[in-house]
Amino acid sequence: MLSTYINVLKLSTLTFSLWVLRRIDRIGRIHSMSFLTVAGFLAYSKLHRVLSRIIITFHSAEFLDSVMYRMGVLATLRSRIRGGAVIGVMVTASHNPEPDNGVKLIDPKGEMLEASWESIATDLANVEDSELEAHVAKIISDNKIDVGSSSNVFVGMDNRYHSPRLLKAVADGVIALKGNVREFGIVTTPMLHFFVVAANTRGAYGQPTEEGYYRKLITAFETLRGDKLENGNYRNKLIFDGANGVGARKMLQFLKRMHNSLQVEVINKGDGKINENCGADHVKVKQAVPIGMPIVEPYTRCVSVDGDADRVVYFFTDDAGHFRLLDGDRIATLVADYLMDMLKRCDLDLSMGLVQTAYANGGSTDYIANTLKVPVACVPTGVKHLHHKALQYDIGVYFEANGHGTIIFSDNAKCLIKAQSETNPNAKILLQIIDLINETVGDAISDMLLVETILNSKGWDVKDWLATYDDLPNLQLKIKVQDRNVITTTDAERVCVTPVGLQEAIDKVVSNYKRGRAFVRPSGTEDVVRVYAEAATKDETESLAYEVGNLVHQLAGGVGPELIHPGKTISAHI
Ligand SMILES: CC(=O)N[C@H]1[C@@H](OP(=O)(O)O)O[C@H](CO)[C@@H](O)[C@@H]1O
Ligand SMILES: [Mg+2]
Repeated sequence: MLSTYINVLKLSTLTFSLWVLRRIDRIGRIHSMSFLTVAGFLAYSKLHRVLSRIIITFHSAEFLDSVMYRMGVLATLRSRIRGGAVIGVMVTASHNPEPDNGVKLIDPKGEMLEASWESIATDLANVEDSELEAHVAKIISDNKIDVGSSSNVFVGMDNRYHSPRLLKAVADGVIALKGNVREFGIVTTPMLHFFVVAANTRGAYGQPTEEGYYRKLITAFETLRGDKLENGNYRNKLIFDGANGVGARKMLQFLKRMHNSLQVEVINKGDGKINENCGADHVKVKQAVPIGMPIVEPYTRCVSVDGDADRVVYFFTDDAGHFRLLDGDRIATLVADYLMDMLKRCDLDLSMGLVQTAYANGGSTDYIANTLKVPVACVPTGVKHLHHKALQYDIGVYFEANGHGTIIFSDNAKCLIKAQSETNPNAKILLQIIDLINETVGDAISDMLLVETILNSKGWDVKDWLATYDDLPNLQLKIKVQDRNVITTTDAERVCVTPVGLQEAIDKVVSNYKRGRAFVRPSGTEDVVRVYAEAATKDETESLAYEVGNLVHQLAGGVGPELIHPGKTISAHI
């Protein structure tokens, strides 16, 4: 069981994510963990010894409590080794179902945990209780950590009903090692990233408070927008699907503080289950509108965010009633196009690159390379890979197709833009754009405000935006196999290395489809193999996806019956 977690632990997210995505009601079987040995370690703090009794009484969730506690310990040590810089710990399971939970760790610059610390975290999360105390002592001595030095940890959580208890466990882990913990309560993941970076830059990035976050983004947005609330085809009105998560709450807070600069109707604001039939993942993967959509005019702009508001996608329904998606690839291309134009207007020669993953639609990649003529790179799934690559450019635009992404500006770029702003009004605008962007991580609300700013400045509605290029029809399937790690990949996950023969079989199938492309990879967050397929038509895409899915089933140890293509059974595997 624990080894499962080792696998899921080595995940690719921007910072370092420990996705303990077991449904809480399914982990009761781990509760044999000894309270006494846990408490033995907890001699670090008498306080926790008391608290741990309370936590341990929640039998069905003590494994998560224990992991959360250990992550609190880890963050405290990490802060010490980084000279007391703030480390963030966010309790959330993001786009996953409400009963799931997990934790994301945020390094001082908002970046991923150093690779060497990923393995420290993995080992710490999985060490036997009886060895926990000695294990922590070894981390301290191996890394020459001064246990008397200061340590600062910020903690936040999404609005899952079990998050407060888990947040408490994280905080207890910090307290156990005599670290300073600051609890931010319910916040979005990108807000916590913002607070961490704001605190570590001593306010240069912004004030590390909720009000400081709203102020920075709203000021930039309203300065950019001015009195021009509508322009050309752009209408100042949109529907915001909050996935019943923290993003809905925070959007409402934004609206309270904004000066009617954007008309937003928030739906799925907490009346249903988090991410259930709503939110960015549902809209992207199911390619369907969320539950609770009001009847709106065709072409009304709609936005969906995920459960911790670090992903955003746009969608609308056309006059024939067809659902149309504007995903992360669309946002990336819109932003890259806008920024290139701004750089020209600013008379600045800065390198810009766009970073995607294999899930990027082939239509978008062609458009970037052939029309926008921006260098485009493909990296493995997970924002930490995208972020890392984006750092290589003066301006790095990175988005996963699912809507997670942001734009990062090098110090050099910022300096040049600032210097240029003395004489060039466009450079002044660009400085506001930088302020509007949450560079620390993908931020659904900040990304949305940026898209709104760009559409307004171009005078575009969703039709104009969609007309920039055509997406190829695409489909993702999930295949259950005995051990998903039998699948290994290379070339940014586009080529399958093992099981031997699978890639050749996929190539053969793909060659029968016009504009066909397909790849398979083990998920990092779920116990499944993911299949992605795209082709010239919807029917061909479905057929290709199912053919490839069955190859995985046959050659990689599929569990249960083979897939039946296509039609009504499709949704069972999506
Ligand atoms: C196809 C897909 O959307 N995969 C997602 C998903 O990872 P998997 O490794 O595919 O389970 O969750 C990650 C964390 O949110 C996200 O970075 C990634 O893009
Ligand atoms: Mg998320």
